[in-house]
Amino acid sequence: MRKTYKIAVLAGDGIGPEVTDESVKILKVIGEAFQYNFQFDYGVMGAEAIYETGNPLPDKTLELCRNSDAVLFGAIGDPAFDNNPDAKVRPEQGLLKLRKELGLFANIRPIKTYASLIKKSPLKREIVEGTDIQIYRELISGIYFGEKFTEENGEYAYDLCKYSREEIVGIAHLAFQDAQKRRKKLTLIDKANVLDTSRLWRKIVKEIAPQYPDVELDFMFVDNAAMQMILNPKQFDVILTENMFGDIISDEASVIGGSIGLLPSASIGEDSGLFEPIHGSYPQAKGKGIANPIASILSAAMLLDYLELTQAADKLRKSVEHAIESKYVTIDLNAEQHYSTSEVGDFIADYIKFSERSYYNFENIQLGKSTIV
Ligand SMILES: NC(=O)C1=CN([C@@H]2O[C@H](COP(=O)(O)OP(=O)(O)OC[C@H]3O[C@@H](n4cnc5c(N)ncnc54)[C@H](O)[C@@H]3O)[C@@H](O)[C@H]2O)C=CC1
Ligand SMILES: CC(C)CC(=O)C(=O)O
Ligand SMILES: [Mg+2]
Repeated sequence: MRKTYKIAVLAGDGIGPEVTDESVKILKVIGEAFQYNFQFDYGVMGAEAIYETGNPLPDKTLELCRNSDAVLFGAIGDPAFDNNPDAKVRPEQGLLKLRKELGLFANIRPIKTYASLIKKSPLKREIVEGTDIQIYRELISGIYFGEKFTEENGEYAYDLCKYSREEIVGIAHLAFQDAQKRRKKLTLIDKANVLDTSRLWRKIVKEIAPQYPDVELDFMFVDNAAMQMILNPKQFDVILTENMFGDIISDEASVIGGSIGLLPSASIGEDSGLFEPIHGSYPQAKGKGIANPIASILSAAMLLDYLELTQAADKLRKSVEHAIESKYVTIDLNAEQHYSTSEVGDFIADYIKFSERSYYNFENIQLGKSTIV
């Protein structure tokens, strides 16, 4: 009997449900085309879960994730909380707790460019073309998880940044190993001229480096890295960094490819994997059908890789490339001629459907409308 892959789907808030719907639609098509059984089970999370249960990560949702083979996550966050600094229960707490509970210590964020989108980048063609970076962001420690305090009078607050050896070693090995498979360069981004935690990162990463003699290791302060990312992104191969620096640097890096709506990620733990776009809930776009679903769809491709369904993952990535090269994109990538979130999803789904059936003549298929001429 065929294995059933249990996928927990947490669509979340804002555009989360819209972009996640497209990924689920496509995974269903992949299931049919490649004869995989996927079972999708939905859980609530974020603001949606606070409104429903008072808790941004209900126990039921956490249990669902624990009992699944992988988690497909959309985004959380809502202006009602963003604009209320006094709110004690917040959507983001749900995401941080989920990452911690599942032990998702490594967040992998690939940054690449597409030929037909180069002109969409605000940077010059010669700077952008050929950029291919893999960011390894530590995900369950650092300042986002340290002790927090706000004095009752609201006049004093702190957030502690803490790291331990164990929290650095695992992700460092993953980053070195990936660098070995790529262009063999690893850059640790830190602020070791100021922060003790950054000096700990440098010390430990330097200790590990001799195990990977074929990888060139270098170091860059985060302020300089923010500049270098825009001046010369091609100098980077694999980037390793702590939680907050990785969060910021990767949003900055999204500018290179033309839109944050393109960037997926995989959050990996010892025995769990969660797959999520790098963007947030983009509440201004909620319900308008304008959000780019590709970040979520490419996160689904990373999910397939994680389940070792590599052929399907490659097919999905090629289908996304085909949509982009065919200019079948949302408004963030083409203001003049654009398609809705679900039209882009349909185009990719149809391409997979029809290209897996060799008897159709490709040239004559009008993709996106499911019609064969
Ligand atoms: N992983 C998560 O769930 C994250 C949640 N958030 C939450 O999301 C909410 C909004 O935060 P923002 O700082 O505005 O970040 P955001 O990533 O939601 O949006 C920033 C800008 O990026 C662009 N954008 C984002 N997603 C896009 C898509 N799929 N297609 C096209 N353009 C897209 C839009 O121009 C948008 O104005 C907040 O509540 C925040 O806490 C923020 C980041 C990550
Ligand atoms: C709740 C935030 C830490 C989410 C975020 O910005 C991210 O993971 O990229
Ligand atoms: Mg972020």
